[in-house]
Amino acid sequence: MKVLKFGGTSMGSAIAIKKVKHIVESCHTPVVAVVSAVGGVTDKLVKASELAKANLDYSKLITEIETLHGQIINDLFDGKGQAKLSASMSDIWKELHQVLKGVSLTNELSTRSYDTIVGCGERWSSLILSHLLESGDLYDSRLFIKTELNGQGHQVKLNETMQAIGELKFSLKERTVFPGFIASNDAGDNTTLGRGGSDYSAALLAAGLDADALEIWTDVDGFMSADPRVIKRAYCIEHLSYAEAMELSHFGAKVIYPPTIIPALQKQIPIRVKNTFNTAAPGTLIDNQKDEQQSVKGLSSIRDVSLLTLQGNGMIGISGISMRMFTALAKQDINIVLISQASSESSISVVLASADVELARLALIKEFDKEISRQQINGVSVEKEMAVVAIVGEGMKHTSGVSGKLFNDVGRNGINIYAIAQGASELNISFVIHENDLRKTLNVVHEAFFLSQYQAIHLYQVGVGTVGKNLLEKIERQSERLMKTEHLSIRLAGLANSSQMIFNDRGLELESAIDVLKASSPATIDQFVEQIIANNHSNSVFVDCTASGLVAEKYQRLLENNISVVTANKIAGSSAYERYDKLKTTARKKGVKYLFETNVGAGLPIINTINSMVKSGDRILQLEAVLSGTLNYIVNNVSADKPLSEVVIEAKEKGYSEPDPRIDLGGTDVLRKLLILARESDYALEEQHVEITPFVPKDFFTDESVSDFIEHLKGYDAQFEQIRSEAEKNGKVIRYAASLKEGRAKVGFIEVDASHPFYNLADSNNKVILRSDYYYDHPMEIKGYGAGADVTAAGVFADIIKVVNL
Ligand SMILES: NC(=O)C1=CN([C@@H]2O[C@H](COP(=O)(O)OP(=O)(O)OC[C@H]3O[C@@H](n4cnc5c(N)ncnc54)[C@H](OP(=O)(O)O)[C@@H]3O)[C@@H](O)[C@H]2O)C=CC1
Ligand SMILES: N[C@@H](CC=O)C(=O)O
Repeated sequence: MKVLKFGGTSMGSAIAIKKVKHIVESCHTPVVAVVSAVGGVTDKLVKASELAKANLDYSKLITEIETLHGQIINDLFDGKGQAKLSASMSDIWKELHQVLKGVSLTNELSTRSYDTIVGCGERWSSLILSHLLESGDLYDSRLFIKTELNGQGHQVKLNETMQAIGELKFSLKERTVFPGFIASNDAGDNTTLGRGGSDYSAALLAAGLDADALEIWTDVDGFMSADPRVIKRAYCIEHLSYAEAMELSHFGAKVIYPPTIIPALQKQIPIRVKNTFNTAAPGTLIDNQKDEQQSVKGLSSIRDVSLLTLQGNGMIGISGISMRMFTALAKQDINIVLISQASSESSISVVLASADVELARLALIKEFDKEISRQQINGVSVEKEMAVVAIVGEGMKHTSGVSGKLFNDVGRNGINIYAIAQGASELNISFVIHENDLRKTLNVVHEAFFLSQYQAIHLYQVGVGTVGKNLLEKIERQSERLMKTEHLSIRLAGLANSSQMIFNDRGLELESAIDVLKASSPATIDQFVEQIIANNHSNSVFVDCTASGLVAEKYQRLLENNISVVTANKIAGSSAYERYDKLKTTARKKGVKYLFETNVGAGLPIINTINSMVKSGDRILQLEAVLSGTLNYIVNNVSADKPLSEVVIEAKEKGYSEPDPRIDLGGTDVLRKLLILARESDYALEEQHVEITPFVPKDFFTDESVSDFIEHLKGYDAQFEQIRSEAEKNGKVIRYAASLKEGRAKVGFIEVDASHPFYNLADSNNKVILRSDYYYDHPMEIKGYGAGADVTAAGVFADIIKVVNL
């Protein structure tokens, strides 16, 4: 035998009820169907009872309920059927009208009257279903489910109820219908089992009848791994243990009424949560099996809560404080969601519904009045607008690293935790955060534990020129591979150039993003950055593909807001050492990344190599390098037939030069690179410490525009060719090199012969020679293309991936 419970939406319309009929009649075993009221009816009845008590007009609500039922009956039955059913229902209508009238006349709403009023919905809906089913017998749950008063609510008298239901076991026919929610007490008065109580009715019937299964039919596919309204990629959990389901239900997953699980657990009856409107979905199975594979099964949250803390050094070692605290709260009937106490005993924090917090605060101030006046207790502090997030799973038991992973990921994303609670059962880790961080926290935790095979990066890119455009093309081409091999999903959440910006939380279309950007309205870099911060997405990465000082100025604010920065722009790393150092320190403190591998040698792993050497305790003692792709291309390509000014244009067209090639030709680009390499090698080098000879004499840098500059450069073509050909005659080549040795930092020309490691350095290649403690006589050499959109964008791409994979 199976017990099937259908909720309010499953009973919410004629179409839905037909589905219910089909589900019940498709069962090949005897079925007990337990039904909730037609969706929305119980709320209306509650409201009507309140209006009646206040002697206000409730008739409109009752008419609405009548119309709703009338419509359903019309749609489901022919004339004869309608007449029969309406006759059966009329007694309940009469009873409802009488009770409401009584309440309205006396202005008194007794528990008995209230339960009679709100329980009418299930009586009507069960009548409808029993009439609709082929041979469906209707039973009145009030005759079997017995309650007694406990505090302010009704509590089921388990033994009596089980016995009464058990006696039915052998007399039930193939299909029977019971109204959920309603019960009665020993005096025969109507009672109810509390909101959501129909689930409980079904569980009691399942236990009393020793059913083989309990199915809860609702309007969702089952227990979801997280709230699907917040987490787009939440998925239905296939299996939960009873304990896990109970924890998740208590923690806000409103799929099943928590007490439901207990009778099923006691009789070891499997529960399956199914969707009436998607019967093909397997739903969630709840039984006593534990999953060894998955440590965390679900993620739940509660909002609209406040954190209330009782604090004071006078609490330390004093017994009875917590007893008094909780008694004072219990006296006010305040429900506590979470408790956290520091082992020093100097504070106890509780989380409770925000609606209760003022009452709770006053109750505690009253209770601890004396201690507060003696300053043994500082007082009662309240943090409002909080939320509680809980991860749930039996597999956490004795599994190390779960909380480490949880808090590492949450912290890395800049989410502040106010309090933590973990039961010794290790079934649940709960923590308190600000409500504003809830969406981000759920995303971070969901990705960490449930979608660890896919980590999402939210990318915000500034700059869509030579490097930026190439980067977008690469991401587009590689996104499928990244999903497969790196388990990484890169979402371009925002894109900007010097005057426009666009955003899309779910990810902009990479193919059309630049066109969309160019058609968008004006915006500033400040607006772009503030929007990124406001978005507060998990794993946010800001990517700078500009050469702008204004953009570089934003890194500090971004890092402070837990947004990683990946940059091809050398300005921040090569301006004052203090600024460079502050950026690195902030990134470290905030647990985010500040990566700039492409600042030197484009895609070559130069900074990474130096970082690894320094980390392993090696010291960089000397550094010699050719660091400009543009300038190396120039010295390799200028000839008697091809003057300098022409090759400069070529280098720009090939994407080697800076947006303003004067930065290359003045030596500034190489100077910046040397400063960055020195700093990464642990030397606090400043610009003024570097001796620099520009590639083109200073006199050529007076023009306003790049085109004027190139025009004037023609005046230097002959002189440059002479320097180059002179070296050639001597069997040498000229190179524009940087060095850091014996305390001297230099940037300028050198002439080298065939024996020199820089002699064979073709095209736009760069080369870095590092001498260190461990690599002295045979230095470390890194060589390859040092400029160009392809290699640079590849380097930026690698840094982006490193943000999450480091
Ligand atoms: N080319 C190479 O080989 C290498 C380049 N790099 C670095 O890559 C960076 C980009 O170079 P490249 O792609 O050639 O440059 P481009 O000139 O081709 O593109 C620059 C982009 O930055 C945007 N931009 C400029 N100023 C601002 C601003 N204030 N706010 C927002 N966006 C702005 C531009 O927007 P708009 O179109 O509106 O002007 C444009 O989209 C540079 O820092 C360079 O040093 C690093 C290593 C190698
Ligand atoms: N303009 C630079 C590009 C890389 O940083 C160069 O030519 O090397």
